[in-house]
This record gives sequence, structure tokens and C-alpha cells, in this order.
Amino acid sequence: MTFTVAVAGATGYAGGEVLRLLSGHPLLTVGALTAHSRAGRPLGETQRHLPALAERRTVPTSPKALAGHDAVVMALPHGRSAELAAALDPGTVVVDCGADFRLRDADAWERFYGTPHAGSWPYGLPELPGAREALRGARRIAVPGCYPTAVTLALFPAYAGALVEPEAVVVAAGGTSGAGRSADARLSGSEVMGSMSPYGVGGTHRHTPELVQNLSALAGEPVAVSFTPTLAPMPRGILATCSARLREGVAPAAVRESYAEALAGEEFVRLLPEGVWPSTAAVLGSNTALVQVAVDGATRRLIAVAAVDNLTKGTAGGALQCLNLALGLPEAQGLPANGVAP
Ligand SMILES: NC(=O)C1=CN([C@@H]2O[C@H](COP(=O)(O)OP(=O)(O)OC[C@H]3O[C@@H](n4cnc5c(N)ncnc54)[C@H](OP(=O)(O)O)[C@@H]3O)[C@@H](O)[C@H]2O)C=CC1
Ligand SMILES: CC(=O)N[C@@H](CCC(=O)OP(=O)(O)O)C(=O)O
Repeated sequence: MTFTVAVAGATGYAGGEVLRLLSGHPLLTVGALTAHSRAGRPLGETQRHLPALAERRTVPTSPKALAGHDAVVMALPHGRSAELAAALDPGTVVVDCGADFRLRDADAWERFYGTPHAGSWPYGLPELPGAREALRGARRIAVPGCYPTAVTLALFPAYAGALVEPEAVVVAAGGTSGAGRSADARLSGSEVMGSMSPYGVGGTHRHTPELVQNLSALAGEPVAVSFTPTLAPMPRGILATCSARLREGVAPAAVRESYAEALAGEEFVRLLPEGVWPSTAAVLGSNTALVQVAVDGATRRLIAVAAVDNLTKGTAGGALQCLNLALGLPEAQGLPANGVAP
């Protein structure tokens, strides 16, 4: 039995990665492809890495174009999913790569996104405690932001295991594709090559409330998060360096054991051997998050680092992992655990 999947936003970076992964999935077939300014153009004009789909033409995004599929993956700009989703059959699985349904706190949504809150859907990070069960058979799923994927996977064993204080500091490097395909001078080669710079400093990045939501739920108390993203001269990849103070009484030697226990059996989240640190190159094109943890004895801080490919585990791979669960398929089916190297 196969399932047909429509992709809304097929001409974007996230849509392109969804299509790359769908093409390699044995039980999912590519259905309607929709776009906005490029609607009607052959897909080969934008998604040059997908020659098998080059002749396919996109149509304008509408409920009608997306109807009649088993599932719809939405890879649209923020704020574009809610109205569309409301018009789709409640029995269709809708997986949203955008932010519209990620936050449960309406005030936080309005503060950071500036539009009315549409609601919240089950959060698509299966590795979190209890999440997998909620995603099995779900009809609506909100895929996490790319930075929250990396940071939450790096820190969840620390908060779920009550190893650290409820205040985390995160500095994360992200590649240019995180901003999407649209031209922006800040993302031009001249600006980015050979340079790194911070943005969204001082708690202003819209992923801050998502991090607070995730870590607070794990800790069972409010967690304050200081998050600073930095733009790195690479097309793909996120390297998140996270730290928090060890709780009184927690022995540094217990940390690694807790991480190993929390991540045991996870196909797509790997704790590296002691002393080996994650790199973005090692996760290129893979649905894997590589994690490492250590304790800085001088400051009694736990340091956790995670690397993900923002377009794979950070968006499209995460979306298809959730879609597998929603459709009752094996969670890892069709997804690459290995990357591309060098
Ligand atoms: N890039 C990343 O690493 C990640 C992206 N995401 C999320 O995925 C979603 C898509 O991001 P990304 O692929 O990077 O963005 P892109 O800018 O690369 O693609 C946007 C897509 O949406 C379409 N689109 C643009 N404007 C509208 C509109 N007004 N109405 C309907 N469709 C429109 C575009 O069509 P056309 O080309 O025809 O104009 C294109 O297909 C976003 O919500 C983003 O937050 C999530 C995690 C990581
Ligand atoms: C370089 C750059 O701009 N990166 C993006 C990455 C966010 C992302 O892709 O996640 P969302 O799904 O929440 O959009 C940013 O910081 O907004």
C-alpha cells in the first residue's frame, strides 16, 4: 500500500528537501506540487537537484489543489498554513514545516510573530518523552524550528533527568539556507563568505519562546533561555552549543550515563563516543542529530553540543519521520541516517 503526499511550497528549500526524501521513500508517492510566484513553472527551474521531477509543473497553492491526498506537507512562509489547513479534510494528515502551530502560548506567539495565534498541534519531535505516542495516528503535526530541533535534542536529557538549573545559555551557528531561497543582501556570498555574525541577539529571535516551551515542559518548571544565533558561511547545517549549571548534588560522572540512557535506541539521535564532538559536515543530508556532552568542572556547567542539517532533521526529515508515525509506518522508513561526505 502506498500513500500520496502533496507538497505545498514545492519550490522552496524546505519543499525541495521534502521532495528529495519523498523520492527515496518506498511507500510515499509525490502528489500535487504547489507554489506561489513560480506557480506554473517546471520544477526543474528551481529544484535542480531533483532531475526526476524536473518536468513536473507546480500549481498555485489552494485547498482544492491539495485535496484528495493521504497527506499534505506544508513548507510555506510563516502565517500561510493556518487558513489552508482549516480548509483541508480533517482525515488528511497535515504536517506543517512552518511555525504557525508550534507554540502553545498565544501571548508568546503574538509577541514574536505579530499575528493572531492560530492554535497548536502535536509537536513533531518524536524523541521527546511521550511525543512518539502522540504522533502515532495524528492528523495534524507541527514540525519544530531548525534551531529548536538541535537545541532541544542537545538538552532534553539534561532537563528530563533534572541534571541542570532552569537557566540555559545557547549559541548556535546556522547556515544560510535557514532563511529560505528568497534573495536578501545579508545572505549574499559577499556578505557571508569568510565571515560569521550574530543576529536576533538579546532574546529577540522567534525561536526563543519555542525553546522555553520545550525545555520548561521537560523540566516541569519555567526554564529561562538565552539564545544567540549566528550566521555561518555554509549553505546547510546547525551547530548548537548549549550550557546550563549543574544542580547541587549532581555528580559530573552521572551526566554521561544519563545522556546514554535517554538516547538509547534512538535511530536518529546519536551520543558520540566520549571526546568526539559533533560537526555539521558529518550530518549533511542525513536525518541524524549528533550529540556530545561534557562537564566544565571549573564552572560546574554542563556543555551539550548538537549538529543537525537544518533542512533534513531540522525540517524535511523531521517532517517525514512524523509522517511515518502518523501513517502507521515504521518511523525510520525511507529516511537517511547516513550523511554525505566529504
Ligand atoms: N529553510 C529551513 O532550514 C527551514 C525552514 N522551515 C520552514 O519551512 C517553511 C518554508 O521555508 P523555506 O523553504 O526555507 O522558504 P523558501 O522561501 O525557500 O520557500 C517558500 C515557499 O513558499 C512559497 N510561498 C512564498 N510566498 C508565499 C505566499 N504568500 N503564499 C503561499 N506560498 C508562498 C514559495 O513559492 P514560490 O517560490 O513560487 O514563490 C516557496 O515554495 C517556512 O515556514 C520555514 O520556517 C523550517 C525549518 C527549517
Ligand atoms: C539564517 C536564518 O535566517 N536562519 C533562520 C533559521 C530558522 C528556521 O529555518 O526555522 P523556522 O522554521 O522557524 O523558520 C532564522 O534564524 O530565522
